[in-house]
Amino acid sequence: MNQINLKVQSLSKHYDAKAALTDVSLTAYAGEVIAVLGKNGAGKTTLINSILGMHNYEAQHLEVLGTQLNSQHRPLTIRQRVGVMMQLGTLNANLTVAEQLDLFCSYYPSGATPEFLLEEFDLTGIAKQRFGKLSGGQRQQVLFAIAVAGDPDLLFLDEPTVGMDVEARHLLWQQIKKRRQQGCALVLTTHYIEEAERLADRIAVLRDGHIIAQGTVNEVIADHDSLESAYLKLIRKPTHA
Ligand SMILES: Nc1ncnc2c1ncn2[C@@H]1O[C@H](COP(=O)(O)OP(=O)(O)OP(=O)(O)O)[C@@H](O)[C@H]1O
Repeated sequence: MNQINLKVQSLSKHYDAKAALTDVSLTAYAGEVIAVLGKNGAGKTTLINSILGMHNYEAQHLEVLGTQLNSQHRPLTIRQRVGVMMQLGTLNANLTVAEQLDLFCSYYPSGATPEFLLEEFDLTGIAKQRFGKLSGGQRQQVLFAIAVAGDPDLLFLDEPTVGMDVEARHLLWQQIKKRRQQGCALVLTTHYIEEAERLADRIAVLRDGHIIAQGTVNEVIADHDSLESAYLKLIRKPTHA
């Protein structure tokens, strides 16, 4: 059995009186991609933010890279091994791509060099452009490069290919596969079901803050034609009172 890089047991999150996540359990193994699917507002980003300790939450058990976390605090030793590519990542718009990479690489004692990231992510041509002047897809590429600057063992990708053209998307898919092969555990959220089907080893479907299905891609597809038809059936199924 592979090493567990993330274990979430019975995690719940409320925003004031509103339940955003209820009793969510999820495990991510080293060398696998787990895709978390769900409609807008299902709780995907809230789940990632909870795991990252960006807000308060309740959990029976939360373990990241072998360390049990009993509070919102994330020790530096853990933060340095976790990469995050969030939606609408806010970076200093005035820094150039090369400066952003210099900055983020400096946070990690070991990890990638800015030169390596520029080359690896095909960013050399825009190295001197200011982040604020990049297209949406180019920003996504830079955000992905930053997310892997520390050579993480656990990587969260929140809708990573939004706004990317076909070539950039393929480049990013290759990078995801490469990280996976190197033993990283990846948690991916996406609204592109074919992207999940292509990349993920396992799928978790969130609906109104509850995990309503979880398993390998084939287990979730079961007797449906595709992951998309299985997914649509799951999220449309009437809830019982
Ligand atoms: N800071 C916040 N304060 C109050 N409610 C919030 C906050 N952030 C999210 N929510 C609510 O929590 C629920 C889950 O939101 P979340 O952003 O996690 O969904 P999501 O699945 O990531 O959606 P999307 O696919 O649109 O990104 C939604 O009902 C949302 O309105």
